[in-house]
Amino acid sequence: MDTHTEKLEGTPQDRVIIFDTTLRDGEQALRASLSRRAKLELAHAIARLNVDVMEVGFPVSSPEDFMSVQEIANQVRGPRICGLARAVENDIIQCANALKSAEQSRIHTFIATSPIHLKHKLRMSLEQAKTSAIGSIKLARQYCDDVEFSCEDAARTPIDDLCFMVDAAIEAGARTINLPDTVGYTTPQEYAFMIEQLRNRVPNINKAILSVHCHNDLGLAVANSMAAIQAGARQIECTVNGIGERAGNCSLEEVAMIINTRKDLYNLSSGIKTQEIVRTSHQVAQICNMPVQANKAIVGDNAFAHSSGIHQDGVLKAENTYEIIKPSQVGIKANELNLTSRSGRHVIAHRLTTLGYSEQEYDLDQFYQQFLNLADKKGAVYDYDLEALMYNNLLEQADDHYQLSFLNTTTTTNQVSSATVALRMGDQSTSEAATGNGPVEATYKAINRITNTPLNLVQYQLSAKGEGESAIGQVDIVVESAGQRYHGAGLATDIVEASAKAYINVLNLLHRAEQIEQAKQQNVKPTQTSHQGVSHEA
Ligand SMILES: CC(=O)SCCNC(=O)CCNC(=O)[C@H](O)C(C)(C)COP(=O)(O)OP(=O)(O)OC[C@H]1O[C@@H](n2cnc3c(N)ncnc32)[C@H](O)[C@@H]1OP(=O)(O)O
Ligand SMILES: CC(C)C(=O)C(=O)O
Ligand SMILES: [Mg+2]
Repeated sequence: MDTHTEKLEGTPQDRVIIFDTTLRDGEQALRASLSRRAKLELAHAIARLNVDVMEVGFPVSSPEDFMSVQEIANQVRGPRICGLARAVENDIIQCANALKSAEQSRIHTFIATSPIHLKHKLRMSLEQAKTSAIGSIKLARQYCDDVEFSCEDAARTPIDDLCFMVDAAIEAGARTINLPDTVGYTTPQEYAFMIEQLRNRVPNINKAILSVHCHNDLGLAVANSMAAIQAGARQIECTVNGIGERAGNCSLEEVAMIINTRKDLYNLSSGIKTQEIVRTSHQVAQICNMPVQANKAIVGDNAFAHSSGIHQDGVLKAENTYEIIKPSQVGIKANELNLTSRSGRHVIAHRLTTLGYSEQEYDLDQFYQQFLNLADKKGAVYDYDLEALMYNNLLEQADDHYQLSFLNTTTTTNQVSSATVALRMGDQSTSEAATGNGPVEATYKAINRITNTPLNLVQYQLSAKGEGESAIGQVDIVVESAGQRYHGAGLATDIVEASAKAYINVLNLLHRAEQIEQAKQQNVKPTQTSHQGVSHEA
């Protein structure tokens, strides 16, 4: 007996064996099978998770899969390396050959036992299936000490037939008996009952470890696996991200974190290095071209994100109000607090603090209203948006003389653009319309008509603050007036509005400069007229 089998046989009752089948059941469900190199890369990643057993292929299925299993057996250390084989002589010999150089290996052989599979697929009786199973297990044992046998479609097999097969398989030398819910048909209660029945009715049942292998057709793969474990099974077959035939297999990360998080309930442990979970999940998703849904438990992008104000406030006060797992436990640095119009003041203040703004520097209620306006427009608000809002507040002061109250532009291909602008100037509001070569020129002309202060535009620069379509537009302009150059900036989700704001920013600078000048003339006789000291001078 080799050491690993001893380890499994001596497994304390509270230890669950994690059997990963990402590279066999998971891989067989991909649109495109994996190359040898890809399989090897993933095998190393899955080994880092510290799974107990790793089923890495079906060696008889193709020369490439044979070589993949061979290479993994040769190079990957840690977990026991397993290959799958039908209850067919050549399958088992090929499997044994591929596994030859593994430090620890397992041959997994199977045959279906349910009436549907026996009648329609195998076209044999249960007795014939038993004979095949016994022959295959015995043959496999000639090559390998550790043999697993699966009653395919066990969950749809009458319990008497299952007891009959399991007893024979253990007698033939199978060390692990797997009872797959091949089509994801069973329910937790029913599956637990099946395990209990086998434990109570099969005389030699204690000579084998009972294993479960659940598919997710009804979304119950994880629940069924855990119910079976509570009923006495001690191996869970699962895949990273739950990939696998049809709706997939039981998800490794979910069972690992259930075992880890609910020790109080199950009193079990696994050897999984949970900190490797997210990294491995990303590798599997990428290499298998199988993206993970955002709300997938444990590894989805949203699994550690909090989006609503009440939750964000709670998490900021004490993480365990809304978090049952610490992000660091699965290899994520920190949780995420998404900013949307469902966020509240607490999270905004917290984010601004992390961005370096002290609470004395802004009025939270006022800033929150600006945030909500932006969030309603953009959907998602990012740190750079908050910084832009802060900058905008620097550009737009409540006592600004000129304030944009309305802007409408129309643009049609090969035609002049038009703009209608309304400005509030102190207590008055005036609107004007103009046309131009583009919406910005039309807007600037309309503003000029209102203010009667045409400015000489020297530079115009548009840049995006943020990423993608939802970035905020920032317009920076330099204008010349009375021999001086002024820099104005404007930010808005609409770039024409940002252009208007930049222009109005300069008008307000000029207005302020004039006011300072007038005040100086009334109080102190200035020695010379200058716009020096206006902070936005370019
Ligand atoms: C539930 C599961 O996930 S089982 C694993 C499924 N994975 C795979 O099938 C991937 C690898 N498979 C393959 O590469 C191929 O199907 C092979 C190499 C196994 C077989 O290919 P082929 O010989 O061309 O047969 P094909 O796949 O068309 O049909 C399967 C045959 O295996 C038989 N068979 C199915 N399961 C078993 C079994 N456990 N033991 C013995 N025979 C079996 C079927 O009855 C059928 O036999 P038939 O040709 O006498 O009707
Ligand atoms: C080969 C067996 C274990 C299987 O994948 C299944 O029954 O789902
Ligand atoms: Mg399966």
